[in-house]
Amino acid sequence: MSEDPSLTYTSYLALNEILGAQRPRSAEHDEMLFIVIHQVYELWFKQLLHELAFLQRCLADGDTAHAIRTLRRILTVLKVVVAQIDVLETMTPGQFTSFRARLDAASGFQSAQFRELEAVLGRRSFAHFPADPQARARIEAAMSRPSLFDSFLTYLAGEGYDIAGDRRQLLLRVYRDDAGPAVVAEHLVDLDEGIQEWRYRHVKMVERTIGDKSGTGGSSGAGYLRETLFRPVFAELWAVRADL
Ligand code: HEM
Ligand SMILES: N[C@@H](CC(=O)c1ccccc1NC=O)C(=O)O
Repeated sequence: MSEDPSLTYTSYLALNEILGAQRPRSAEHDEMLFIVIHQVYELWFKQLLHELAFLQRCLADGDTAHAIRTLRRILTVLKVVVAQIDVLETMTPGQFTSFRARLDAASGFQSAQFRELEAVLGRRSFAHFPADPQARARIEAAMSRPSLFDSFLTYLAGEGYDIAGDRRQLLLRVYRDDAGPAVVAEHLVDLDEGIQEWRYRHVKMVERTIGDKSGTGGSSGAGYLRETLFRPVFAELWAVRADL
């Protein structure tokens, strides 16, 4: 294989596309930050989906070491995306208000990748779905595949556990054995906590930036978002904590 002399930093990273994709709709200074932050989010969502698909393959293959390594990477990315909220919180309510009307009805509700992430993690609801047919098809496909918790159970079966009986007893046994599967389970709890952390930080950002205004996506705003805080992804893993 010979080198491609035309390959450069710029062409390899498709920077002309990426750096040409910030198109503010107003002349307000802060709109650039708003766009860039969301684009960075969507790139990390893409990476998370890529890693989650790999994680599900690792679990299907019974590859504990790779599953744990992949989970660690996912958790590290999640920490970065939660920390990013700090940057957006440097924007004052007045600065956001200066261009908010130009967002029209666009809203985080329409993030197809966020809904796909939720679908991989087990969401099976069609509420607040993006309208784009291609996006819907991707999310529906994710909802028709096994969830991450389904993959975890299949993995446990491969590790010799009986997954047909009482779920609670099964998880307690996994934790008692204190082996690879228990480490995987603990990382799934970390993942759940990380997502709840993102939701909490997002709500606080919304409360401080728009108060109790309703959302551009048509919801009540912070009130709607607060209700999403109490929905753990892996409820069964939380339900056994008291007995561990
Ligand atoms: C000033 C910053 C932000 C404000 C004021 C804000 C506000 C809101 C509001 C009010 C909603 C509820 C839906 C609606 O009616 O519009 C929402 C949903 C959402 N936002 Fe944001 N948001 C901000 C930044 C972000 C960022 C940086 C992301 C990262 C991708 C994001 C992702 C989402 C997602 C995924 C939802 C849907 C959540 C769900 O249904 O569980 N938002 N946002
Ligand atoms: N829903 C927000 C607007 C908003 O934050 C937004 C608008 C367009 C694209 C992404 C957004 N971010 C998250 O909801 C609002 O009601 O102000």
